[in-house]
Amino acid sequence: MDDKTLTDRLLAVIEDDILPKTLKGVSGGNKVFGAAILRKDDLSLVIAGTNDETSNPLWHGEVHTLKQFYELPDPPATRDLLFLSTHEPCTMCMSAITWAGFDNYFYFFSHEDSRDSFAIPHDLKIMKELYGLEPGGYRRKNAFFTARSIIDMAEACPEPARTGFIDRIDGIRKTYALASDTYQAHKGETKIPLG
Ligand SMILES: Nc1nc2[nH]cnc2c(=O)[nH]1
Repeated sequence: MDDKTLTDRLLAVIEDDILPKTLKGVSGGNKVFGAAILRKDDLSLVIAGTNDETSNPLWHGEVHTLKQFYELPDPPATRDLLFLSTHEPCTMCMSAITWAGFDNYFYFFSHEDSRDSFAIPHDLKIMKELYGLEPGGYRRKNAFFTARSIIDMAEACPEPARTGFIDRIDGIRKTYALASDTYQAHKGETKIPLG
């Protein structure tokens, strides 16, 4: 699978499958993080999901999607699947993705974006407090998985694909900025421990 086809599909899944669920979740007080699982062979969608911390603070976008994946009647083997995270996974979520047997994940926003653009610094704070890691300090390529930035993949694509991807990336960023404003305006009203 070439990176241009993969980038195009990952952006489409964020636009069409994750964002509608996230906008609904955010209207109920949840954070803006979402995820999806796709088949490696044809990039078809297995499941998309979103954060549901108002029900359970462990239902981060990634873990909540994995929970729903394992509730499917016949979930495919994870070695045959791709994991898409709208935001670089926190330590809990990257461990969950690892324990589920995925050898990859792809993310749109970085940990630094979660801190700086979404006012959610906890992912980086936990990495620093628990493991002494600075931003970018964990091994994105390791014995279990390879983690890749979708934005880096888009920027490395040849023209005219690159410009088309950058336009879509801008559109996605704008939608998330609005969703983040909604989340931040109401976060004091929920019982989420690390809001
Ligand atoms: N990646 C990610 N980070 C989080 N930090 C708090 N909640 C979440 C979540 O659902 N996903």
